[in-house]
Amino acid sequence: MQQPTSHPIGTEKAISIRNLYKSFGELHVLRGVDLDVFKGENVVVLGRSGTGKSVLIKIIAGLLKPDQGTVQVLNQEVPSLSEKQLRELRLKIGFSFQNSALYDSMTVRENLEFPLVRNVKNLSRSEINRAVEEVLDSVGLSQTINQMPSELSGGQRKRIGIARTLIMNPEIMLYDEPTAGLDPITCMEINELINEVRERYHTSSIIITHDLTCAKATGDRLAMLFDGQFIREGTFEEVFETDEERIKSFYDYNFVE
Ligand SMILES: Nc1ncnc2c1ncn2[C@@H]1O[C@H](COP(=O)(O)OP(=O)(O)OP(=O)(O)O)[C@@H](O)[C@H]1O
Repeated sequence: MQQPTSHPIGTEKAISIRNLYKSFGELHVLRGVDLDVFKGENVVVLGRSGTGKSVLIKIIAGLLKPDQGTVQVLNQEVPSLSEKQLRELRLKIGFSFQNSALYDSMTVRENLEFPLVRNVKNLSRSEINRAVEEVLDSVGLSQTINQMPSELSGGQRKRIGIARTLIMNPEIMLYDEPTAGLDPITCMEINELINEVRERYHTSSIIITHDLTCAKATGDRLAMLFDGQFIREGTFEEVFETDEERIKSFYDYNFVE
């Protein structure tokens, strides 16, 4: 199995979260979360369904406001940012969300151009073409440039979705269940792509997954969220070499190889 490549991980933090709380009415989802992601690092967030993994990345992206705590992303305190500052910060964050669908009525080329043309003014046609060709090459799908999303496989659509975020040269990537619904070989290819993206774009990433093969293949560090807090953190082996019942049962239910 592919392991995360030996990539230099910085000492500077891309994301730093302290004492984060978030409730929805009586539902106390995050209860004192601390998390750091260093520059160039892939951090996998694990946890059972409904433990608040998506809420955590929505708070990081400024899509949800926390009740308490500090959330620093690229040295900016996210909950204090204005809408304009948030929009600027989000340009540096690539989102690969489960529902980040492509526009069905646009070709692959048009889908990829869309964020670039909307967010970067005064680009020439040849600069746009070059950017599209470069990201398609990065995800290994140059041949699909004139295809419609409906003509692509699930794995290809996922790759184009990732390419669409890469076109903005993000510093941070947030992957929410990147391998959900894909067959094992396509999962392995997406895991490799996540590692290649890090190599090529020097991104710092959070990868939310239930898929322990994905966690093992992509994570420099894993963090296990349980009952609103991180209960264990470390490499794959460090996290799972334990007699802790909650972690053992998570492993037994989720590891398929
Ligand atoms: N905007 C919201 N309003 C009310 N409740 C919410 C909201 N967003 C999330 N929740 C609740 O917070 C809890 C955590 O949701 P979240 O989507 O973060 O879970 P998750 O760990 O990502 O789960 P899964 O692995 O199933 O995607 C759930 O009980 C969910 O119903």
